[in-house]
Amino acid sequence: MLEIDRLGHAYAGHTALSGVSLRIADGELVSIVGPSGCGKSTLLRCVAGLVRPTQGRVLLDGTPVSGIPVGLAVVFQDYSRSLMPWLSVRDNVMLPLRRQGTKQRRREAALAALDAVGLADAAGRYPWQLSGGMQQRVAIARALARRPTLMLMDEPFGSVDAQTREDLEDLVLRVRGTGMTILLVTHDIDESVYVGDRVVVLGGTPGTVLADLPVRLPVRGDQITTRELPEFVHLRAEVGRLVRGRAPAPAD
Ligand SMILES: Nc1ncnc2c1ncn2[C@@H]1O[C@H](COP(=O)(O)OP(=O)(O)OP(=O)(O)O)[C@@H](O)[C@H]1O
Repeated sequence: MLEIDRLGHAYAGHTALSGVSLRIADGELVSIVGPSGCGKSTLLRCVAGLVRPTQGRVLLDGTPVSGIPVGLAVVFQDYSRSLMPWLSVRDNVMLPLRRQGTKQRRREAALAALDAVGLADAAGRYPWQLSGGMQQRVAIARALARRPTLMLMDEPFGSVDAQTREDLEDLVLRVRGTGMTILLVTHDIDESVYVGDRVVVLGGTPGTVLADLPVRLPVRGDQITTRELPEFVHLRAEVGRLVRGRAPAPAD
């Protein structure tokens, strides 16, 4: 259980977040949306232990987060800066495993993670020989190889084309293993509803939780079918209005 308890953070001279409380169960995938500057990345940094909250606290399984939690993996938007160009794809994925087990075990874990993202055949290639979408899949494989219990994703698909983005969204839905909790920050409202079990809308200055909406879809089909569901269309509109600060539509 991840518990964010009345969390706030002030940078020098600017309060970015205030009074944010959320409870996230093991295995949940929570999308976080909100206008630029409302504190989404600051929230992730507090959960990652990279920034110390100036109010409230973050608890993981009841223990306050005071440094980078064990079992944490992060995936950022900028895959080109997160992969080492002089290392092969396999060695990039092995990098965070360097203190775990024998080299043979680390290789096996890296190849299994690459297989999970459909890139087993690219293990011997270098990042600069891959497309942007493939590089982001390598970054996801690297995160998965550590078998994280908590994965934080900050605009992970912001730099790829629309088709690749959809493929990567489906990949995240496929690889979310039992028990892996995911917080995914996105500017894409459709994406927040498509991948999330819940959509948390942040807004205001300082940023706070405007809404915490469960995603209740009768079935999850492919991208096109799911996005046509009336429940999807309704929730997307509701999230869109909240992010843009508009009043809700009148009831029918
Ligand atoms: N290191 C910092 N020092 C001072 N102010 C900061 C720092 N990092 C972020 N801020 C400010 O805190 C506020 C929240 O920033 P944050 O990056 O968390 O927002 P965000 O919602 O993730 O924005 P975006 O969607 O544009 O990435 C912004 O006003 C930003 O300018």
